[in-house]
Amino acid sequence: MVAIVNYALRMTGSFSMFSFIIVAYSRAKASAERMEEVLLADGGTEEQESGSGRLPAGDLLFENVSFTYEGAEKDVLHGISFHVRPGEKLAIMGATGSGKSTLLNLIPRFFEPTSGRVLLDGRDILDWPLKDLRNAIGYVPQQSMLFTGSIHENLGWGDSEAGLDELEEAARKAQIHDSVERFPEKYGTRVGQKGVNLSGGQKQRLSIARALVRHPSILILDDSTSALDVKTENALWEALEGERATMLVVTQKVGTAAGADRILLLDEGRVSGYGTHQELLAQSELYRQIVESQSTNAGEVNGDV
Ligand SMILES: Nc1ncnc2c1ncn2[C@@H]1O[C@H](COP(=O)(O)OP(=O)(O)OP(=O)(O)O)[C@@H](O)[C@H]1O
Repeated sequence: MVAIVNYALRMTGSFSMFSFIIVAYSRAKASAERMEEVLLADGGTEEQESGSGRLPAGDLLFENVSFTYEGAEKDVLHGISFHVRPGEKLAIMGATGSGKSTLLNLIPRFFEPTSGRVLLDGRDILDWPLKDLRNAIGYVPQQSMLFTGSIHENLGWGDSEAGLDELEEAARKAQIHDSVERFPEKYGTRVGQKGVNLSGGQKQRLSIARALVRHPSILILDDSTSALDVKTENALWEALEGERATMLVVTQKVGTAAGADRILLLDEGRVSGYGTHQELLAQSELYRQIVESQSTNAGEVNGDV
């Protein structure tokens, strides 16, 4: 595994993509061969190296997308359609195993749809140079990965020369700046092995800040605010309002989903509801059940900060 990790870092040069791969790897329990294939595709093709540098606006359209994992008998996603315009926020909800992460994996082309199309700015993502596509995506996984080094290096993707002003701005938006300022060596504080221990919520916020540093056109948060308390999470959404990024946010929290422009509710790989909070309340029995179950538990504090 260590060899794979080092190889991943060399090939991708991108810690966001690296953590994405590691998460995809551990969840998929993929073979080492498959892993290598993914990494080579990420770093080695001619197409990759010669990206046009064009930054998409972030208009994302899923057109009747179905997906089956290689060797699996059944589709994991069935005829998924939705549209997120530049700067909009889509919340994705659904029970465990309903296909949320699989859907997200299609966007940076870790997998390709079995049928249907994903369009970015009106162009099939299969026709985008992979480098441009992946550079445009900021991804924060469920389990954030920090590497051994300073907070500064972690935020700057291993580049200790990255401007502190820029990193601080991202850290403020991600609601982690104040915590960092309280560490003994502030942004120079080491994390990871032999570094300070960070809470789950602090790791999530650092990981969000790291994604923001890249100014992505598409920001994907895969249940990566689960450990934040309501107040911190609200402050985060408020701070992200000025971002031009299109956001896809997997969440279990109705409060978070209600603040999105639209909600996509998945049930066993199918769209069971799609619309605003109010529209889903009116249309979807499943959504009403989720809302009901969470209002019963209202007042419970979610995780640490
Ligand atoms: N690499 C894989 N190969 C085969 N099946 C997979 C693979 N990855 C996921 N699956 C299956 O696909 C289905 C959807 O999984 P997925 O991780 O997308 O769901 P999810 O909604 O994100 O779940 P969770 O909320 O637990 O993260 C599940 O049945 C899962 O077992």
